[in-house]
Amino acid sequence: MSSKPIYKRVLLKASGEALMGSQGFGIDVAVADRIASDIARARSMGVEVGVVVGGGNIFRGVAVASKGGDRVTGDHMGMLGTVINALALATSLRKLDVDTVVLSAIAMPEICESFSQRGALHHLSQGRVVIFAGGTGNPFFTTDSAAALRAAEIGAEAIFKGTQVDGIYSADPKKDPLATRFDKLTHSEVLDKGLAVMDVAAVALARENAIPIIVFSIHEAGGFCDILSGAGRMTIVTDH
Ligand SMILES: Nc1ncnc2c1ncn2[C@@H]1O[C@H](COP(=O)(O)OP(=O)(O)OP(=O)(O)O)[C@@H](O)[C@H]1O
Ligand SMILES: O=c1ccn([C@@H]2O[C@H](COP(=O)(O)O)[C@@H](O)[C@H]2O)c(=O)[nH]1
Repeated sequence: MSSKPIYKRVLLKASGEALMGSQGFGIDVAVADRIASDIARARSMGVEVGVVVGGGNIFRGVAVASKGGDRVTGDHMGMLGTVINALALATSLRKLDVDTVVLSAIAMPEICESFSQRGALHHLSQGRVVIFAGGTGNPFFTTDSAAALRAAEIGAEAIFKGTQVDGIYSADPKKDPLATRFDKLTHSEVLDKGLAVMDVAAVALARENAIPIIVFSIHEAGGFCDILSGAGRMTIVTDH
């Protein structure tokens, strides 16, 4: 049993890339199940959880643009990829009997509900996990920006960016073995130092709305709940 949470409502940004596990593409169900079990534990601690899933395991619009294709079409493909991931994570959560709803920024009523702030707040208040699919619904954005946007819309106390690394470093730790990890930063420091763990628009939106960002490893089982209780390995970004 985890100790008492210090948050009541949070937005988890779950890395799409992490979902592919060691496969190199697509969804490793075991990884989706493990992330779902951490979310289920957070719910059993009484924390309300909104989730934005990335799409890096399926498609990124820049991949089309870099080969001379149309960026907007590429971004549409990327957003559709996030819907696939959202459905996979919802399936894993429902296997654990966690009441879960998928709300998409792009209308596809045969598959899932469309996003509205009112609907999201209603489902959260009913104790459901709400998975926000389709990013922001607009090209030229990312799911990090969608996470900051949805966090502001649902009044989340923090954005938990669960990613491939365990915090924010002085440089990309996957490329620079000498990079050092920060425990704490301000939004302005992340932007001024050009720390590329999250895109600029997302950090700026979080700063504007004074929403802390917590960067942690999504691969660490139980890591999400440890941080919800005020422990665990992470970098926290605040406005002071
Ligand atoms: N200064 C930095 N500190 C930490 N990570 C950094 C830094 N600069 C770049 N990165 C890289 O940023 C990555 C996270 O970026 P990104 O959001 O694209 O990945 P993701 O969380 O897997 O997202 P997606 O959901 O799009 O698949 C990390 O895995 C890390 O390699
Ligand atoms: O608001 C959004 C969110 C995402 N996209 C496109 O989807 C892919 C996948 O998202 P990641 O954040 O990279 O995981 C992204 O690269 C964009 O192509 C979008 O257009 N708008």
